[in-house]
Amino acid sequence: MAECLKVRGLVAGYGATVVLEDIDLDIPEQGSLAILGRNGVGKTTLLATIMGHTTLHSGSIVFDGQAIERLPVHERARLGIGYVPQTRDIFPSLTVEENLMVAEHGAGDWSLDKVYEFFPRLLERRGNFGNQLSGGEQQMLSIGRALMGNPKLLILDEPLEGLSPIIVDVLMESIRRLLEDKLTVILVEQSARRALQSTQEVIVLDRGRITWKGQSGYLLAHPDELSAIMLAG
Ligand SMILES: Nc1ncnc2c1ncn2[C@@H]1O[C@H](COP(=O)(O)OP(=O)(O)OP(=O)(O)O)[C@@H](O)[C@H]1O
Repeated sequence: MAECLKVRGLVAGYGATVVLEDIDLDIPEQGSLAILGRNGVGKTTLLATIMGHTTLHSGSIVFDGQAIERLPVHERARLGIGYVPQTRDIFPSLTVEENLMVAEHGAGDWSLDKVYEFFPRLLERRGNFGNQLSGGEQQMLSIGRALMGNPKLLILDEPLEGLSPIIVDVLMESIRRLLEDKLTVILVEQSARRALQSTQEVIVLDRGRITWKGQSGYLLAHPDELSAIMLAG
């Protein structure tokens, strides 16, 4: 299987502050990676660095065969990286449909109709403004906007945070369907169990470094080892 993302020797942070050190990653096309770790260990910073939102001190990021570490954010998006940040990237004063349409780019299967088919709730709410949506609907819209860019790689930063249990189940099912699709996915999720159940591979971060990497299924089957890894550091 061809490689979707290859990261080598990544050192990154905010200005002169280094948060991530010596990060190596390999994600094959159509692969899926969970990033686990306690609060503040650098999970969001790693996602933001792949997207180009932080300060890169050294290292390389190859996406779909192309070095992207010096490219601006919009170029990375144009090449096929979809980013759903923790803050939910939607325009509050645009309608659901306008939010989706302004995010349309790239060639591929995803269109307004396909997003509505994928999230029927968004079709029902198509005329509502971003700020009139529930938290779950905002998250669907944020993911829908990323899908309108026809990404090859979809990066999801805690997509279930702060949502009610019923919406969590609906969204988790949607994320599973995306994982079964042609997409490559990186998922940061607070519930280790949920993250491991829906991905193939996992890395654990602690204080900006990778402290464990391997198969998600292995950690799921060895909960004692998972607890020990998560508590170490
Ligand atoms: N914009 C910023 N400027 C400076 N430092 C930051 C910034 N954002 C995060 N940090 C710092 O970087 C470190 C890693 O934070 P990050 O948000 O990546 O962790 P995280 O693992 O995603 O945490 P959480 O699970 O709480 O979201 C923390 O020490 C944090 O204070």
